[in-house]
Amino acid sequence: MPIVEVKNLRKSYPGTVAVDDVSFHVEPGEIFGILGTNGAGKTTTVECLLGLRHPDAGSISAPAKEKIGAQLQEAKLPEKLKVREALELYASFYRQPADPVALLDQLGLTELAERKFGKLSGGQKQRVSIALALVGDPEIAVLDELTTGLDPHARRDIWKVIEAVRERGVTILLVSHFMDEAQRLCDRVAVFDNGRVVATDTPAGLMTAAGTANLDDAFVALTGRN
Ligand SMILES: Nc1ncnc2c1ncn2[C@@H]1O[C@H](COP(=O)(O)OP(=O)(O)OP(=O)(O)O)[C@@H](O)[C@H]1O
Repeated sequence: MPIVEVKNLRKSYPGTVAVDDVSFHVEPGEIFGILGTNGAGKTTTVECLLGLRHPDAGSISAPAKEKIGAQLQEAKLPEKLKVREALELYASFYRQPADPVALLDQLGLTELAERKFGKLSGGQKQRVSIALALVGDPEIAVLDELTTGLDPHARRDIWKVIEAVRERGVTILLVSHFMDEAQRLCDRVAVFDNGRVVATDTPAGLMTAAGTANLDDAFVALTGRN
C-alpha cells in the first residue's frame, strides 16, 4: 500500500497553471525525489500534500497532518535559542513527540545540542531543521531544497543526516533541483517540468532509458533543455 498517492492533481494561480494532471505514489520507507527546474510546480505540489493549498482538481491520499514532518526551505528560529531548547519547544507541540536528545544523537547532531541557533553555519542550521521536522515522530518527512547555497562538505553532511532519517524507517519526500543529490539518495524520483510529471522511475531506470551516465544528463534529456 502506498503511503502517499497523488492522482490527477491540478492547481492554478491567476494566469498560471502551476500543477497540471500530476500523479505519483510513494511507498513506505522510500526516499522519493520530487525533481524539477525552478517553477516546475514542486513546491505547489508539496503544499497541496501538506494541506496548505487546496487543489483545483484531483485527489491526494497521505497520512494525517500530524504524521507529516515538514522542513520548508529556510529555517528561522530565535537567535539565542539553543538547539536542544528548540527541539524541546517543538516537541511540546505534539502528543507523542520523539525524545529530542535521542533524536539529536541518532542524527549525529549531539555536538550541536548546546549551541545557540544564531551561531550555527548555514549547513548546521539545515541539519537542525531536519531534526525539527522529525520531532513529532512523523511517518513522512518532507525536505524541501535542503542543500541550496551550501558548500560540498556541508551538502554531504546533510546527506548523512538524510540517510540516518531513512534508518529510522521514516519515508522521505525530497524536493530538489540537484540531480547529483537525487541520484545518490533517492530510491525513485518524479521529474517535474512545467507543471507536469514527465517521468517517474529509479534514477538508474531514468539513466538507462535516456542512455546517459548520470541523472543530470537524463534530466536534461527529459526536460528538453540544455
Ligand atoms: N502564490 C503564487 N501566486 C502566483 N503564482 C505562483 C504562486 N506560487 C507559485 N506560482 C507559480 O506557479 C508555478 C510553479 O511554482 P512552484 O513554486 O510550485 O515551483 P517549484 O518547482 O517549487 O519552483 P522552485 O524550485 O523555484 O521553488 C511558477 O510558475 C510560479 O511562478
